[in-house]
Amino acid sequence: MNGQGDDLPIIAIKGVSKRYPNDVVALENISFSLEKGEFCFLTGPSGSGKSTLLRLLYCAERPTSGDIFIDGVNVKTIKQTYIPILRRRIGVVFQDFKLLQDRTVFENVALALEVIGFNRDQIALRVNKVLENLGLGGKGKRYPQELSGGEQQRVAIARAIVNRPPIILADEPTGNLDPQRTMEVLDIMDELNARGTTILFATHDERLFEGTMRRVVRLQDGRLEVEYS
Ligand SMILES: Nc1ncnc2c1ncn2[C@@H]1O[C@H](COP(=O)(O)OP(=O)(O)OP(=O)(O)O)[C@@H](O)[C@H]1O
Repeated sequence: MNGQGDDLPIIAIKGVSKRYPNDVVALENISFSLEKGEFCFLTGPSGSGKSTLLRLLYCAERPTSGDIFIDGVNVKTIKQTYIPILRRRIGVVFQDFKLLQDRTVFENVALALEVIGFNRDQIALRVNKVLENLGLGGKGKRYPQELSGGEQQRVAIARAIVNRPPIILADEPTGNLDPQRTMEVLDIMDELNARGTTILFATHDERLFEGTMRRVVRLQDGRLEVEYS
């Protein structure tokens, strides 16, 4: 994207602080980087700033100070019109799925491709393939409320990955799921990562990464407390 070679971190966060208008300092002087293909957990208690950091990364908010580089591009200085283009490189998955209730599973996933100009045949091919891969073949005509929580989260993951973004940001994606569905989501993320996708997975639940060899970045009151891998 920036033509500066492959050795650049795919995400670089440099001295980032975020202060909300109510004077809450959600993040204070955060710095860390993710290399291409890394799988990193972002943890910390409720209110420690995890969601804020993810929101800054997908440009839903801007940092108060500091810089964020996605593929070498400083998101603080990009024009508003460039944000949708940057967002195509980032798939986002939320705790509450955020599916459109009046659209079918197929339509929810297809939307991500419609907005970037895929034609109907390409959309059908891609959407059906991703639904199949995530164990949702045959559910395309259902509406979200007709599915279990685990299935809805897999639809949300399908929507996030259908345009094959190099980065996935997941904000407590297993927060509403039972242990078995949680494991399914972790397995899907592992598989995406094995295929080269960079993943930043926010969770307060330490059990998700206990005993794994994954890198963990921990926030506490908006500060980066410990970082280990
Ligand atoms: N839009 C906002 N306006 C004002 N304050 C906010 C806003 N969003 C978050 N905050 C505050 O910023 C701090 C960090 O919140 P954030 O949601 O990033 O934490 P979190 O670690 O994701 O928590 P949780 O796990 O509960 O979602 C909290 O004190 C929160 O109340």
